[in-house]
Amino acid sequence: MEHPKTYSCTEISTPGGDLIIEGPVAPERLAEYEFHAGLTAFRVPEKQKQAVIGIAGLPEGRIIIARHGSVIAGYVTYLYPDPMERWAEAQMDNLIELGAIEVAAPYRGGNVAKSLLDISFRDDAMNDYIVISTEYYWHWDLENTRLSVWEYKEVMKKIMGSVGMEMFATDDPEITSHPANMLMARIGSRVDLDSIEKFNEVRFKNRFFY
Ligand SMILES: CC(=O)SCCNC(=O)CCNC(=O)[C@H](O)C(C)(C)COP(=O)(O)OP(=O)(O)OC[C@H]1O[C@@H](n2cnc3c(N)ncnc32)[C@H](O)[C@@H]1OP(=O)(O)O
Repeated sequence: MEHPKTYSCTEISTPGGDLIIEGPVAPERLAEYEFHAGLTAFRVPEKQKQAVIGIAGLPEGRIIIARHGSVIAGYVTYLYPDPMERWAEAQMDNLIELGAIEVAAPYRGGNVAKSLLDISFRDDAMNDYIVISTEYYWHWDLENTRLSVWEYKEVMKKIMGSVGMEMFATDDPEITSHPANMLMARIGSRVDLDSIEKFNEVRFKNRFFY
């Protein structure tokens, strides 16, 4: 499968200042920028920057960033699921995962997350994919937001829902290990029925029990 990537950008005002929301961004450009010190949800900022550069260089990888000058204040990643996860087992070349979305605290509450998703899905090529997102509450910033897991879950549903991602049922043990965890997905308008069927099969491995 080809993975054409079409760049888009926009500018928004946030509590922390004006930001450019843009992408997909090439690895060489990402290397020139600095990761904001507040981007710590998944890894320490420098490590996450290297991971993001790696993803941008993958054929299917996409990185959309929120940038204040040369500082990356937020980002979202898309790539094939980890081979260790069940989502990779179906070996679907049109299934990609929104792996991480993060906005540094000073820029939160200014529609940055929603804008990152908006720019992502402005690329019509996204309609060729099933885009999944596995939401685990242990990645959420419960401490700083002071939200309960249930409130945070609603926020994530709202953010992901802004681009048509919906909750899908699954028997994946990591997701079912806590009721706040969830699988969300968006099935692009050009995804064929066979792929949808495969996705349905991979969501339930113990269908006998359902
Ligand atoms: C697959 C994964 O990556 S799961 C992990 C998700 N990432 C994290 O939890 C990392 C830490 N958290 C963050 O980086 C940020 O808080 C994010 C990404 C969750 C949200 O980023 P923001 O830029 O603040 O979100 P944004 O401003 O676009 O908000 C979208 C909506 O959610 C609401 N919202 C966002 N944060 C909050 C909050 N703390 N409390 C209440 N509502 C909130 C907004 O009010 C807005 O609602 P509206 O559409 O009705 O106006």
